[in-house]
Amino acid sequence: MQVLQLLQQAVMPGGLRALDVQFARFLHQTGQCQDPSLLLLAALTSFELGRGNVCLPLAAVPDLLRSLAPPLGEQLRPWFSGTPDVTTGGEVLSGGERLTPLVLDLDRLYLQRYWRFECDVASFLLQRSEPLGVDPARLKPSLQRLFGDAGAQPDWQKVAAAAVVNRRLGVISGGPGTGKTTTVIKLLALYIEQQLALGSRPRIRLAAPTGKAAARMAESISAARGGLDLAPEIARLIPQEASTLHRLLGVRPGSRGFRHHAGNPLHLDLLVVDEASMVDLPMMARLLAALPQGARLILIGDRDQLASVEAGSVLGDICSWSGELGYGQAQADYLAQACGLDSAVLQSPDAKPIADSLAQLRTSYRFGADSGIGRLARAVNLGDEAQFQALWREGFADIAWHSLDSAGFQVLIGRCVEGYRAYLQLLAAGASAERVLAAFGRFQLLCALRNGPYGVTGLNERIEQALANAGLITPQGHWYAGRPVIVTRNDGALELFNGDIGIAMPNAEGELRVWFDQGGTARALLPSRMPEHETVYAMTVHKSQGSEFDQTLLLLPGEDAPVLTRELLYTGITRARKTFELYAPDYLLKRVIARRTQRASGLAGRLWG
Ligand SMILES: Nc1ncnc2c1ncn2[C@@H]1O[C@H](COP(=O)(O)OP(=O)(O)OP(=O)(O)O)[C@@H](O)[C@H]1O
Repeated sequence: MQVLQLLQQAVMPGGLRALDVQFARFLHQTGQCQDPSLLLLAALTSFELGRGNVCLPLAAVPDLLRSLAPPLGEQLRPWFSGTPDVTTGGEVLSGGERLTPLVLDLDRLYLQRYWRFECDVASFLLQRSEPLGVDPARLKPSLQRLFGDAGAQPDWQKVAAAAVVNRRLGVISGGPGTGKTTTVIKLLALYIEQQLALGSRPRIRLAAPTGKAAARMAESISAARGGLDLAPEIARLIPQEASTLHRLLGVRPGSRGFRHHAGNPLHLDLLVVDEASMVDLPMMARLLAALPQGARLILIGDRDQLASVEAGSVLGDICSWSGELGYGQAQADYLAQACGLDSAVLQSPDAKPIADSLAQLRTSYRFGADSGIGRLARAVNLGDEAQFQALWREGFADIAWHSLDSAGFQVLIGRCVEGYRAYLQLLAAGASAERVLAAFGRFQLLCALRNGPYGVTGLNERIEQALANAGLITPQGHWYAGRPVIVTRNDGALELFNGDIGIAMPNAEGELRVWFDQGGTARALLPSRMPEHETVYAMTVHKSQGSEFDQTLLLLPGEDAPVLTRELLYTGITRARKTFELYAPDYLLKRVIARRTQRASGLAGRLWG
């Protein structure tokens, strides 16, 4: 069939994937579909999924074809005949009422599984956003004790806690240092207090998408708990540990399924998930399915960060209000009473029911007005390119921008040698693996791209060479003392997950092992047992989500690329705790700040429509 031949020719880097065409070919060969226009749409839906889009909006097809493997995309154009007819879709296409590989929902085409994930996630979230009937007058003194009294100005942390404690679903979004952890710990205290008063001892679990994010969550929760004067019976019920979502759900080695699912739910009453922007649609669907009836879920994250690596932008879709978040009349009245505020400042006339489960933290306590990092992040978020450019000239000590000429590139390599010197010197001096790992975690070069001289692979080679020239490492063969690696594929059996970072170091017998931090203790693994991994002197911004580094360097490539978006720049900047250095060509920044990530999905419409 000619359409299949053309699709096959469009398989190339930047074009279709072999998998996309294979899907269309399968539908054809198994006799399920002889309609060339449907085969074309099947391949394109699969292609879009590979790019993180949950569905294929039919209106986007002409543009997609135009951009696809020129001139082949244009040659495929005559086979696109608009919205397919579900009544003649046979075994391949339906409106979801039958089990077919493709589902058409309004003007969006889905692979069946993803349509189901999206519907399940939407209905779960809408069901759990019903109010639980907490009495605001009884809540008020507890809120006052935990949050104090800010006066007439809304304390958004207090509002968030009051909003979420009255629902089975709570979503708290805020930028870096806006007090998400601080709020959650107080919220947990409120919740435990309520449950103890009812004679129940709630089971609470904390989780995050990656090992690194889980470790950071546990650390910040215990730091925040230490700063609060909580009754011992309340403090005892707040967990000290956080697990990865994979570990929580129970990975079954060799299987994509989990031990916990709708038929075998998790044993918990409340789950807090941090870094929720990293959770993709399939994972969110599996997580929600595994929650027991009646359990509460609190999602925490930053809606402005990059979307998940895999398909979907679940947190972004849930938090897709525009401007400032406002509540419906009843929720605004409840919050006003509980927090001692005027309900008019909380209310929005056209608020949707889902808004009542959401909270937005607006003040950064980490980055004050004197912080270049905080101001940069804000300018990027607002898409304010003029402000972004002006900030570099205002003399902030914590930010620096280097143009990406050859001198700038040399400065970058030199900075990396200096930055990584600390952990390598500790290693050479025989410091413990824990200390070496902690020192490595303070400095990180981030790249936007994977390949090419300005991508992770090129930079890893350059930095390795420069560190060797400086006598800090002796890279003999694949493994050498000091080689930092990042795990790139989950390995449930080894309990190592995508994003976990290890460093090769000798053990007491002088044999090289790869050491990972697990809850403050280093654990060693034979290099030969390592799951898929790569060197990590340079890391992609995507992989850096859920981590923060005292000193963060971000390199954007010399040439523009579609992945260079506002969200990528914002995520890179907000990984920095103390200093941020940008290495990027001047001309690129305007485009990057203007370019928003757009992920096709119907979730926002289902929640907010
Ligand atoms: N209401 C507040 N008043 C003063 N300081 C606060 C307040 N809330 C949080 N902080 C402080 O701000 C810092 C950041 O708070 P927290 O860790 O809770 O924020 P976060 O949003 O969880 O940060 P991250 O971006 O690391 O996830 C902490 O030092 C915390 O003690």
